[in-house]
Amino acid sequence: MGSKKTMKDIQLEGKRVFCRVDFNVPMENGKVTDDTRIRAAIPTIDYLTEHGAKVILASHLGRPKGEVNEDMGLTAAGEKLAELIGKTVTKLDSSIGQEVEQAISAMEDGSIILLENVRFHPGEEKNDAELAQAFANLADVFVNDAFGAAHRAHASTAGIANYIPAVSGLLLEKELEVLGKALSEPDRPFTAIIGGAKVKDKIGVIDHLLDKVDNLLIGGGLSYTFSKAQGYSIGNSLVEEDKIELAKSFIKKAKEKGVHLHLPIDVVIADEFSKEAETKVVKIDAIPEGWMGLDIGPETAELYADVITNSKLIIWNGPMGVFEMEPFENGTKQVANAMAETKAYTVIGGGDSAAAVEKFNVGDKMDHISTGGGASLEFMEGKDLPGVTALNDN
Ligand SMILES: Nc1ncnc2c1ncn2[C@@H]1O[C@H](COP(=O)(O)OP(=O)(O)O)[C@@H](O)[C@H]1O
Ligand SMILES: O=C(OP(=O)(O)O)[C@H](O)COP(=O)(O)O
Repeated sequence: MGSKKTMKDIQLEGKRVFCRVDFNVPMENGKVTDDTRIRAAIPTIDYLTEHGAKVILASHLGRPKGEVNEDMGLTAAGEKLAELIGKTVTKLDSSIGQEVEQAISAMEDGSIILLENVRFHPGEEKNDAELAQAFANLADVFVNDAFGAAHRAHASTAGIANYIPAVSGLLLEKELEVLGKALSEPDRPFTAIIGGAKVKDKIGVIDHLLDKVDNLLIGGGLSYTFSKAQGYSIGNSLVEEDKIELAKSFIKKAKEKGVHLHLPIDVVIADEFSKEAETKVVKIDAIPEGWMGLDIGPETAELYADVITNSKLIIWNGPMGVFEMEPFENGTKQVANAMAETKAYTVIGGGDSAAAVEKFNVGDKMDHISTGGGASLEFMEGKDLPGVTALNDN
């Protein structure tokens, strides 16, 4: 991906900076329920204000499909930022137009404005040139700190970079450095743990990781596609029938490459997808008709914990089971605890795995929790991220 200019490389004093952040935070009843992404953007915002920039923050929230949607406004996110940063944050009602231009022309150095949700404009997700130019006209410099949205080629993440100097913020830089270093010069043994439900989304990353890792641990809903590829019955467990051949080819590729591919050896099964379900622990080749696997079993969890303990670098994406329901949380919890205790450098690839380590109170024991689920996956697949590609080269 080459090296990109960062905001440390440029003069910021008195400059109007269009700073794209990812404030796409979970909300309930108009309140922010997890402020991780807001906190993660603060070092960049502090750096900009301390260097005398006029900080114009832009973000999306949810998927409003190009229309104004009051439930997806950024007012609550702005209030949360003001509280966390201890500074005034002036929230505007739109992201382009006269009101915005006037507010920006009245800004003092070191002050902060937060624009309204950029996805209220249909041009944002279309990477519309006119909208990108309108954003660019508001500022002298574009700072992209929205790692979580860096896999999107949108007007405020990529298009704007065609019109004004474009550099990375501190969070984006750190995410790329940690994930990039992990993949390019890993400490070994290097272990990847892949779980979760979205088999299709993770196939690409499994393929790419097989070229890099020493151990690959598979759990969660996607493991049953591998079980079926091994010839086992899986009852009503989650399966992606059209990916079974691919799973077989991964088992073969792992053998050829000398990668230790670990698949579950036992499993917690349930007679229905419910926390009230009847449950049992069985060997992986003994799932009866009508039952479904909802967690890795205790022997598998112990084996995985062992591999984790003996690794030097670990990347984890996707829970080992339906950890949201207590009877099926144990596998994910044991993996999280082993990650917390290992001496290895531990990287969590965003999304539900980040939620899981927080749930089990070990978030602060991880070395790096990525703020991007989809973005970190695409990065680990070796794909270019448009929000990064668009930035100026060093
Ligand atoms: N065996 C399983 N069967 C069905 N769903 C599962 C299973 N194991 C894990 N899941 C579900 O997978 C979801 C997370 O999947 P995914 O979105 O792919 O992970 P991530 O967000 O970490 O990338 C969780 O909600 C979890 O309940
Ligand atoms: O939450 C996000 O993605 P993630 O859940 O994959 O981390 C980002 O803010 C991107 O949002 P989008 O998937 O609606 O483009």
